[in-house]
Amino acid sequence: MSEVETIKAYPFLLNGEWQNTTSERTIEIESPSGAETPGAVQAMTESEVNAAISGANEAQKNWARKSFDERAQVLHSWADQLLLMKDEIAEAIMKEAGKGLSSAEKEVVRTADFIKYTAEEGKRLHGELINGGSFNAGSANKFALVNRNPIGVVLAISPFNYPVNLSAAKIAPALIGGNAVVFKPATQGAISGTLMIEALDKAGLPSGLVNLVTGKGAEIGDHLITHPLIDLINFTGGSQTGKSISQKASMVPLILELGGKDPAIVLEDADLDKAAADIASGGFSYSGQRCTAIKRVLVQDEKADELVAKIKEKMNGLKVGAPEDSADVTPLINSKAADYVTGLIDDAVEKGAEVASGNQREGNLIYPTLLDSVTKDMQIAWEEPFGPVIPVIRVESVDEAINIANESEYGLQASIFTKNMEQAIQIGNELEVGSVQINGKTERGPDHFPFLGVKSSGVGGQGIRKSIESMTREKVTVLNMTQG
Ligand SMILES: O=C[C@H](O)COP(=O)(O)O
Repeated sequence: MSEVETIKAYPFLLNGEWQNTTSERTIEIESPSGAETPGAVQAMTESEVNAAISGANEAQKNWARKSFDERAQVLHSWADQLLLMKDEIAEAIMKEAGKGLSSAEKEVVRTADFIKYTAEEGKRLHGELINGGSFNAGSANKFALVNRNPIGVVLAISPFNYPVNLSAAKIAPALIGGNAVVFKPATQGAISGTLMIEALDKAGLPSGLVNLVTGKGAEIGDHLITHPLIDLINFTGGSQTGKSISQKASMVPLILELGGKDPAIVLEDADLDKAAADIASGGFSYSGQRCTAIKRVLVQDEKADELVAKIKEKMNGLKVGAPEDSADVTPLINSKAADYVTGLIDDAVEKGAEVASGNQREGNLIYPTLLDSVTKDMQIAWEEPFGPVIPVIRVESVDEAINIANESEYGLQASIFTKNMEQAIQIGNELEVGSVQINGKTERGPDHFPFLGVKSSGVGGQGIRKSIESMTREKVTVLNMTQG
């Protein structure tokens, strides 16, 4: 038997059947650590993709007629199945995304919680009745019944960094809202994605309601996003890909969760221990491969030396190494990503940044790196590394911090560290971001909070309730009473 034949190739779920592609082509998943491949997935053909979309379109009609309670039962059962498969799924996340094992396990548990909350939140969804007579020229005999209806087939495209959680964060709200889903996981994330769909299948998923599409985005991506039976696209990934989707997809509602350059703004009265701890964990956990990672520090000059010293101290507590050892900082997803981060560090150092800590590399593993005295002419001041490097930019005033924060093309989240709540709220109001964290690191959760980005960070809103609302649409039925 040749080496290729021993690699496990995972099938895809198409209209209730687990299948291999007729193309006979598979894609071997890379290991970020350079270990042996965790397996392969099918490179589906365009006609298989078409069958996935039209099957979902068919299945949706029946699902839309189900009560919220019936849909919720499937979701609850899915969450239970995921927990039963926790070890297997966490191992897949660890191997293909390079995530520390304990974080991978937490991702599965967080996902089960997410799905259960979504099931219950769906049951609480309700419409409203509007009396026409409340408008000056309206009639008291006219009423609008406003209900929320499914949109149809949702195309869910998820990223490598949370291959289970960010997939379920699209699929579960879409399903409770009465939609069908065509799910395209990131290639490095497709095994975890396949296993979570196996759990959903075991939970009693109606045939075709969620179809799994695997393959290279470069080969089938455009076909998926321009298919006429796709009614909504929900994508998480890089801003460039998000922009390209928004240009190609015509007249289809979009939810895009994209990149970020979240600043931690540290004022002179801040609790520096707390700020340093949050910056170290917010910037370096999972090697900074999170859209919400802290990606720059804007600190008032007077406190910069002290803050940098404290961040360095906190960095000593980070575990650097193998995903199997549940390290915080593990090898980046691939060598291209690691080269990009190295390039940003080199550019900053060449232009005069000081390496306060780190700047060491072994394969795709980049040690947590803190760059001090970063200036606006350096790429790292503006670009999103998606890796374990934090630039510290020293500022003279609060206004300068706000200006630099807003000069970014991104607008996901921002942290403000200060004891002055009133000033924090004022600064928060000035920041062009979706969420402001006062005295806390930037992060998406808890998952029922609204989550959105502005500018290049995204379009539309998510967070459990918001996601259900974003993937349903209002339907207005007007009652014209003949008897007043
Ligand atoms: O990568 C983007 C994720 O939505 C970030 O989620 P997180 O803040 O829970 O790590």
